[in-house]
Amino acid sequence: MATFIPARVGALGARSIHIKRALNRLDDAYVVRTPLRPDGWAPDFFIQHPVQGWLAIAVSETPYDALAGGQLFDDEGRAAFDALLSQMAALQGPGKLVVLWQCNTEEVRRVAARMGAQCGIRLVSKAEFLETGDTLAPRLATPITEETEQALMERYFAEAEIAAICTTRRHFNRDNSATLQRYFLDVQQESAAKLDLALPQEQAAISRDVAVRLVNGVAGSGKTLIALSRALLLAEMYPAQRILMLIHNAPVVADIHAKLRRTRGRLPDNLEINTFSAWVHRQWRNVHQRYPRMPSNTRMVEELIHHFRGLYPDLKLPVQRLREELDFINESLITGEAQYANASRSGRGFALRPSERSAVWSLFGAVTSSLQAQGLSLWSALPLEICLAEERQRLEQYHHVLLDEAQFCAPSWFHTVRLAMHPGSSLFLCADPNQGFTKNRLSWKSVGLDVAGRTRKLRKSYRTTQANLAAASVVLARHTQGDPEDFLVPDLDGMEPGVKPALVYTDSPQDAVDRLVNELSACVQGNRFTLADVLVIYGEQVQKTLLYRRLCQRFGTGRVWWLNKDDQRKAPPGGVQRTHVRLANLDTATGLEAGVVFLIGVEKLLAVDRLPAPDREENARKLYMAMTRAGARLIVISSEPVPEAIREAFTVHSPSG
Ligand SMILES: Nc1ncnc2c1ncn2[C@@H]1O[C@H](COP(=O)(O)OP(=O)(O)OP(=O)(O)O)[C@@H](O)[C@H]1O
Repeated sequence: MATFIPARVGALGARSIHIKRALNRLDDAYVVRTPLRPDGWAPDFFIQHPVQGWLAIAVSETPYDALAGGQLFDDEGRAAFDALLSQMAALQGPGKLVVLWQCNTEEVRRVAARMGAQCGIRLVSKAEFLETGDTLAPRLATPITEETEQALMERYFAEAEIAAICTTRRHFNRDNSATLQRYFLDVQQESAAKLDLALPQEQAAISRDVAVRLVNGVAGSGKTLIALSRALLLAEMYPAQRILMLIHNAPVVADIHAKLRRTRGRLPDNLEINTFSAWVHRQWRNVHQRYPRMPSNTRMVEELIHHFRGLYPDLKLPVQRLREELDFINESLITGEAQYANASRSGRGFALRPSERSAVWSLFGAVTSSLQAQGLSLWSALPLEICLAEERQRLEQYHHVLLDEAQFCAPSWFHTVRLAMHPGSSLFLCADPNQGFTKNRLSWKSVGLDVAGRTRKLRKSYRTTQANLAAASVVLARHTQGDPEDFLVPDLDGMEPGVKPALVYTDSPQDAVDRLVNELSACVQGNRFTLADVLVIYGEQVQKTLLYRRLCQRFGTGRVWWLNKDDQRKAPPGGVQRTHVRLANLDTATGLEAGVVFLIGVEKLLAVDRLPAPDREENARKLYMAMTRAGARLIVISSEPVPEAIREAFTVHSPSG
């Protein structure tokens, strides 16, 4: 069956159903695409095939009377028809078909006979089109060059274009000819981005429910790009509506803002792209009409836990695990002991006996009360405190919300977002189950989202090479035991083969920093990569300030964008027009990408085999996420031996290089 982008064929009202029925019989390789925001005149829709080519189709409402003869030459209908024909005639490239919706087949034959074979436009009646559209289209479609196809896409489907600076794919383009490679969403991606763009008005009015769509895709399959393209499209199509795109990760939001400013100048006024935490902080202020106050760092919370845990000698868990469990209670919207006793903790990685749960609940109460006495809340409590507030009507409301990286969202986040949505609005989720599946292996259903039959899967990665993705997948497959249902097998077919990622050994963590700076220098000395193509991801086993200093010494302070540095969180030093090498903490690297990625200080992750079971899976997913940030090249630097199971996925380089 052909793919329809969007699902409804154009602005053709009820006729769309008939047309769709006729064209449904086309095989899978056909795409029926309707321009959504034509800048000026456009055919009603196009039919596109990789071999047969393109066919432009316009539907004319002019009745036969207006076309029948010279006596009605000045008739308005006739003038409209003539204008339509000359617009079609001016179209460069595709085959052309005009359907005379108001004429029968004999009438069309007469009009066509009078016109002669004018401008290569074929005329058919409604009846003929509905009966034979699926055989007519392949015959009339005309093969066109890549340039012509790109020109058609640019003119009629500009929203599907991807700016070259926004794609790591440009590194795979070895064609040095004068033609500039341009990039567009592929058919699956574009179709996902344009799902249910226009809720029928009547449905929106009666539905109090939110229409949910989920895109599940492997790393680099274009989920962020799809969400962004959809958000921009919605913002332009519905200027009076508010659109919100939320992303888990601050550096990704900063990166998107920087790229959009470079490619578009500014965001539409009705579109907000934000991190969940910044957004929830603002919504909390709206609801409570004051600023929330949180502990200044996790150490303060852990000290409190340490202080109170003495009351519960049976509780043997490390403090960090206990802190995560308190967050889990908040994020699961748990408000009573019985609820906690019965809550599913599957996927938490460690079990708790009933007596331990009871102790954790008491600990939760003690820590929360102590914080409250100081006017403080845990960060994880902000969404819960919004959900429980009576003044929820003060929440800013949205018509469309897009949640990227939804695999990292907690139930309380989904709930808060739902509270901020108008009735009948739309929620668009993007997730990669391989990178972690919601905070504790939740099903979408358990957070009130019915995605059955409303999910698209994307298995093709555009970001990276077969070699990188295969290596990352080996790491993941060996160390995770998650439900195979959750594992999305990537489709490596047609991907750039690439070279195996490099594993560089050094004698010490200090040497690792020096080696990284040297390798990075060498990498940007050829013409293939610039500093802007490089991302350095660091884990716990490296001195981050030393790393930053060395990078600044070698490349200049204004050329290093440390995405986690307080004064650089929103924008790079010197502004977005400059090129910078980016430096990001592993925990905030989700969603980031670059042509060349260096991983340093991740020895703990690489030793994933040696970790206890609860940590193994989490670390394997982190390593998978980090490895799949790379486009063309991935270089991992380690000052400790790496287990063989992981080493095999790399080309190993000795300390001397
Ligand atoms: N059709 C395409 N043509 C060219 N480049 C593409 C295409 N689709 C995606 N890309 C590029 O591939 C890279 C990955 O896209 P994106 O970040 O949207 O993927 P993702 O699924 O969100 O990845 P992740 O979940 O791993 O963060 C980006 O550089 C993007 O511009």
